[in-house]
Amino acid sequence: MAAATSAPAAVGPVNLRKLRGTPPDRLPDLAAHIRSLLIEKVCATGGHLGPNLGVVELTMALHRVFDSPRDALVFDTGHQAYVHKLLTGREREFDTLRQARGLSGYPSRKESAHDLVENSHASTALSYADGLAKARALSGDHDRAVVAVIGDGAMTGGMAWEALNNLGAAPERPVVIVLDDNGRSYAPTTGALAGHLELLRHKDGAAVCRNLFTDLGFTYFGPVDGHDTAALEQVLRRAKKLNRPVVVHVSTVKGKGYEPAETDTADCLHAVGAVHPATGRPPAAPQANGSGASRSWTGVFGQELVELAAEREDVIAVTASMLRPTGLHSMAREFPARVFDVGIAEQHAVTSAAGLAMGGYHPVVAIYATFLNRAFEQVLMDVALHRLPVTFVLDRAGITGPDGPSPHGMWDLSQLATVPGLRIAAPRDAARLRVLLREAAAIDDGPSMLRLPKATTGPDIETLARMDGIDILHRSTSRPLDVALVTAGPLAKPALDAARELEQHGIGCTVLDPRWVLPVNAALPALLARHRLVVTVEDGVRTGGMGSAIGQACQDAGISSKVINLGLSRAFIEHGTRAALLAQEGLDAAGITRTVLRATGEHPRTHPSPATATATPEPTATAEHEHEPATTTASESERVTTSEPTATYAPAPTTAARRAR
Ligand SMILES: Cc1ncc(C[n+]2csc(CCOP(=O)(O)OP(=O)(O)O)c2C)c(N)n1
Ligand SMILES: CC(=O)[C@@H](O)[C@H](O)COP(=O)(O)O
Ligand SMILES: [Mg+2]
Repeated sequence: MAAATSAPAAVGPVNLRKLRGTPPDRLPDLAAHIRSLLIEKVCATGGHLGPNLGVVELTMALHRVFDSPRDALVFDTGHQAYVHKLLTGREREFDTLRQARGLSGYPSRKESAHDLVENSHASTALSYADGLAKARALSGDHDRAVVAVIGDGAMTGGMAWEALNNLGAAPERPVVIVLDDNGRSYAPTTGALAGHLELLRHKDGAAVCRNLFTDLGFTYFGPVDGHDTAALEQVLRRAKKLNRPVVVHVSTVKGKGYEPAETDTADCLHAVGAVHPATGRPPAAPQANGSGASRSWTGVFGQELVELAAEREDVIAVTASMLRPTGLHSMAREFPARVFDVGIAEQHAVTSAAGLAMGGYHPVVAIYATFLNRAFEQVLMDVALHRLPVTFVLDRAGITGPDGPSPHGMWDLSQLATVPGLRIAAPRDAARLRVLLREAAAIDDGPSMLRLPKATTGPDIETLARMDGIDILHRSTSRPLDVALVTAGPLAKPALDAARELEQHGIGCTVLDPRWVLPVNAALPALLARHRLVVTVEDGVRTGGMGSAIGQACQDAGISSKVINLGLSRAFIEHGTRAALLAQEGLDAAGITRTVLRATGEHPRTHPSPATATATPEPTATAEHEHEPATTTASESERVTTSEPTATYAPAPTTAARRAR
């Protein structure tokens, strides 16, 4: 195995015609060609390298046996769909993968009729397949197959089991489940199911082993070598013919054919930034400066948690299959018995943490903000209603960047603002993260939460003064106090830059960081009352989040200052860099400045001063994303959410069009 597989003789662009016209004995050559394309392209753009290298032969076989889009191919999670993209005519655009206005890193309904389901959230494919099979049965559409491809990791998710429960009990509805079993999620897949799959993978013909899938009503084929083109094709043809629910268990190697991925014990290069193809490593390690300013938020959290765990034996960590990505690997190294990886099972993670808290421990559940969406009910009922001391650490909160609408962690504040007794903090820098983690872990009468962005921490931002737990970061001394900027977490930095720019326009500003953003600090309205205009700035949907709550609090306190809420549009925001998307949403220094100048009737300077010029947006905003902040006075806060842009997606297809897909 070479470090980077070298391409065989050029075979021209890959597409379905070429794939289907290739004689079986030449398929391995085509697979090698696709693999080298993946390595070349994904090393340049970044993306899900390991998962896609593992499914080259499998995706080829699927497209030879099934007739997509007539037959429905649903990829669970969607991070392994690059080969599918290449084969369905997107090779030419592949250099634009995950770039603004380029190809999405996941299936995308806008891109191709072959992409039926788009999402980065795991364990949904079998439910889609169940519904598609029901629809086909109801419409008498019996000759179009339904195929779901699901990884062994995604199979640990509760939804997958809810779907199996339905699919296995309906022998009259054919569905082919392709279980892509590489034994790994990021790290090796954990739990009893992983143990069962391991047994099935290694059983020889004579070994006796009960089979969970046949017990549940499925016909089971496998395990089949997922890199043997002929064997794969044969088994898929048999599964297709059977016309009943079938599980095809395929054994694959994550990172197949690329040494840096196959030998990467952490996660087989599951998801990489731009890397050097010869090594699979970033071209140059980022230079840490003396203050540690270039450390990731995740890294700072992971390190502080180790220190906290060393001081407090009751601190336990819980991850839903994302040990390293959430920074918990550091604690797992020091205290392996106090870290639990529960699989891709966010709902279970939350309620299991509730049980740990009932048992006298203080669980820290580290989860990506977007994946907590599916465990809202568990946070509300199982933790908050019981006033249990669980600390949630939401990584990737806010705009995440290159992976498109579903990974953005932008719904947490709006949803979780409604949970009684939940206290939510947003650290603005590494120093505050350390302190707030400790404050959160000290809360023993209910849940607490911290939200961290997908970014590196900048230099720490000094506190000018602290009033009732609220940090004052800036107060204009030479100007009247016209405007209060209330910021959540890392948006303190652009707010400070904006305040300095506004002073150049004769507008005095106070910049406030409440640190604990929800519920609203009772002392905040009185501080804000001294200003004519209040602008709230948060990296979450502006409807119903911190800003809305502050507007409401001011209204309740009878304060007449005008309140403008800056936040993310209630839209599915496409991929791009975090900086560019924040700028597009009006959440950089220039955007904040613009909002204040508009509201105060001043005119923006033609050339921004150095303070606001530092975070210049990359691409220009599209019309659909043009940011129009919600404005209200504290006494008319019902208008806060009325001026939102609409989602940027095309209208939903008609019923007939949907059936035709
Ligand atoms: C609900 C949810 N939680 C967590 C994740 C993060 N995540 C992305 S891929 C992945 C591992 C998936 O493993 P598997 O399905 O076996 O696919 P593989 O990468 O091994 O091909 C995880 C945990 C997710 N996508 N969705
Ligand atoms: C498919 C999925 O959900 C993850 O692989 C995710 O894309 C990783 O995101 P980060 O790169 O931000 O860790
Ligand atoms: Mg896997």
